[in-house]
Parts: sequence; structure tokens; C-alpha cells
Amino acid sequence: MSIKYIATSKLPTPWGVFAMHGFEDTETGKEHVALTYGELNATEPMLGRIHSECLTGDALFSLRCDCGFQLQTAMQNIAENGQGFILYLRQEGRGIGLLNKIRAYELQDQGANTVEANERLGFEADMRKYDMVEPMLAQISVSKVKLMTNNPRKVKAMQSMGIEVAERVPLQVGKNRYNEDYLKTKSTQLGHMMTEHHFIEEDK
Ligand SMILES: Nc1nc2c(ncn2[C@@H]2O[C@H](COP(=O)(O)OP(=O)(O)OP(=O)(O)O)[C@@H](O)[C@H]2O)c(=O)[nH]1
Ligand SMILES: [Zn+2]
Repeated sequence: MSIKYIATSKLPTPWGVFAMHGFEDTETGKEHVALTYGELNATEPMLGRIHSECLTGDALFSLRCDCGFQLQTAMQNIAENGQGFILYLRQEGRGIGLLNKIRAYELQDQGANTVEANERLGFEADMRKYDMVEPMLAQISVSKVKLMTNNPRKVKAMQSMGIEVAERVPLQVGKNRYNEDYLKTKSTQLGHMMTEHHFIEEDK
């Protein structure tokens, strides 16, 4: 893995003006992004999110998952907090890519759950690797985190690369009638830490 920092620009958003830092994985050609807000430092734990790409949820308003809601809430929380970061990692579909995710959704439309669908296509349930995280965090001066996630495997992955997870901040948003089963499977089969949470307004 070889992560190269490329450039930084401003990214104005509905929640405030973030800085956007671009990275290239020179082995795979994948282009990753870090967003930062406020002044970050490596001595205190910084509020942040490690977010895996979900084109359908993040950009196309899909209600099949909770990704878009989590991304927006994380950005809002960071802006309200006055400082923080998002790593936006290009590992679409838990690492299987967009077209395979659409294949998996096709199987889910026929009754499979999110884990079974991956397995039927010959993939593990979660193929993600996080080795780009440490060099990206080093570039934006972060070494301790308050991580917004429900995923214990993400917390373990951070700890195993020497990043101190001072706190896990739950991020349960966006439940609706289309993703209820998906969220249930995440909690029963992928180990996500979820308590009961409420349906979003438009789906009550
Ligand atoms: N293969 C597959 N990938 C999915 C499906 N639904 C969502 N995804 C992908 O799952 C990933 C979700 O990543 P994150 O938002 O980082 O969430 P997480 O690891 O589940 O944990 P949190 O931090 O708690 O949100 C994204 O890459 C999505 O594209 C699905 O049904 N099948
Ligand atoms: Zn998603």
C-alpha cells in the first residue's frame, strides 16, 4: 500500500466550509478523500468518521442502507463540534465494487440478506481493508480519535494500526422501512452495535 498526498482545497457544504485533501493509492489507482474541519492536532482525540463509499446511499438518496444519513449526520456533528475529520474511502460495497453490489442487491430483491448475497457471489461478507487510514490520518495530524461508528471491526482495525480510539460514538440514523432488515442483519451477523432507533420522518 502506498498512499500519496496530492492536494488540498476548500469544500463548502450546508454545514460549513471543510478542507478537502486528496490522496492517491499508487498501487491500486484508488482516489481517497479526507475532509477536515477546524484546527486538528495529534495530541487530543479528534471527532471523526471513517466512511466507506456507497454511491447509492451517499449520492443517489437510496433508502436501502443508512450510509447517506450517517455521512450527513457525521458532517453536521463535526461542524457543530468545531473540529473533526471524515475519511471517505473508495471501497464501495464493502470492498466488492459497485457492479457487484448491484448484483448483490438483485439477489437481495429475491430474498437473500446482505451477507448471504455476498457469499452467493463468492465474496466474504466484508472485504474491506483499512491500511490507507494510518497514512491519511498522519497527513491531517490525527493520531487519537473519537470514532463515529457502530462497527466494532472498524474500531479494532484502527487500534491494530496504532490509532488510539478514545471513544466510540454511536451513529444510528436513517432507519426506514426499506433498510430495516439490512440494519437487523448488520447487528445480528456483522456484529454492529445497535440499539433500537427511530424511523426517519418521511417513513413513519
Ligand atoms: N456488499 C454490500 N455492500 C453494501 C450493502 N449495503 C451497503 N453496502 C456497503 O457497505 C459499506 C458501509 O460502510 P460504512 O458506512 O463505513 O458502514 P459500516 O462499516 O457498516 O459501519 P458504520 O461505521 O457503523 O456505518 C459501504 O461500502 C456500502 O457501499 C450491501 O447490501 N451489500
Ligand atoms: Zn449504503
